[in-house]
Amino acid sequence: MIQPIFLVGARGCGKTTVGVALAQALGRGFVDTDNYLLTTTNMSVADIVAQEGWDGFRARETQALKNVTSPDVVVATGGGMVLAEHNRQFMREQGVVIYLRAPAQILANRLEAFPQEGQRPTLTGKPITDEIVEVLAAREALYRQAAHHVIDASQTPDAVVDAVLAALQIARAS
Ligand SMILES: Nc1ncnc2c1ncn2[C@@H]1O[C@H](COP(=O)(O)OP(=O)(O)O)[C@@H](O)[C@H]1O
Ligand SMILES: O=C(O)C1=C[C@@H](OP(=O)(O)O)[C@@H](O)[C@H](O)C1
Ligand SMILES: [Mg+2]
Repeated sequence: MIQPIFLVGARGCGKTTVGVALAQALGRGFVDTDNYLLTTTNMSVADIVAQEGWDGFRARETQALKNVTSPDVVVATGGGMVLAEHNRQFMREQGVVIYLRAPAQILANRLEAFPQEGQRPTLTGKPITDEIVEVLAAREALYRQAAHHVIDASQTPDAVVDAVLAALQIARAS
C-alpha cells in the first residue's frame, strides 16, 4: 500500500532538504507545509506570526497538513507540527512518520549558516543555540511519539535518504 511519508524534527534537521531528495529517489511528489502556506497565502511564517500570532500559524499549519496529504507524497513538516496531538495522530494514522534526529549543536551550526529568518522567526527570543537546546528538550518526546522510525540526520543528505529507504525497506526508483 502506498502511504504518505511525513518528515518531522527540529528546525535545521533537514526535513525540507532530505524531503526533496527522498521524493526524487522514490519518484514521488514532494510538498513542504511551510512552502505550501507561503504560496497559498503569499505570507512568510514571520508575516503570519506578526498578523495572527503563533496560535494563528499553528492553526494554519494543521490545515496545511491536511490539504497536502495524499498517498504518494513526501511531506516535509514544520518543526512545530508535532506540538498538536491531533497532528501527531493524523500523521501516524495516515502514513509513515520519520523523525530526523540531530544533536543541538549540529542544528545550531546549520541554522546559523542559513537562518532563513522569514521562515524561522524566533520562538523564544533567545540566541539560536540556546533556543535549539530549549526547543529540543520540550519536543524530543513529541517527535519520538509521532515517529515510526528515528533516523540519524547528522549524516549527509544522501546518507539520510539511504537510511530512510533502508528503514522503509524500499529501493530507490532512480
Ligand atoms: N544532512 C545535512 N547535512 C548538512 N547540511 C544540511 C543537511 N540537511 C540540511 N542541511 C542544511 O541545513 C539547513 C536547514 O535545512 P532544511 O532542510 O531547511 O531543514 P528543516 O526543513 O528541517 O528546517 C539548510 O541550509 C540545509 O542545506
Ligand atoms: O520549529 C518550529 O516551531 C518552526 C519551524 C519552521 O519549519 P522548519 O522546521 O522547516 O524550519 C516553521 O514551520 C516555523 O518557523 C516554526
Ligand atoms: Mg523546512
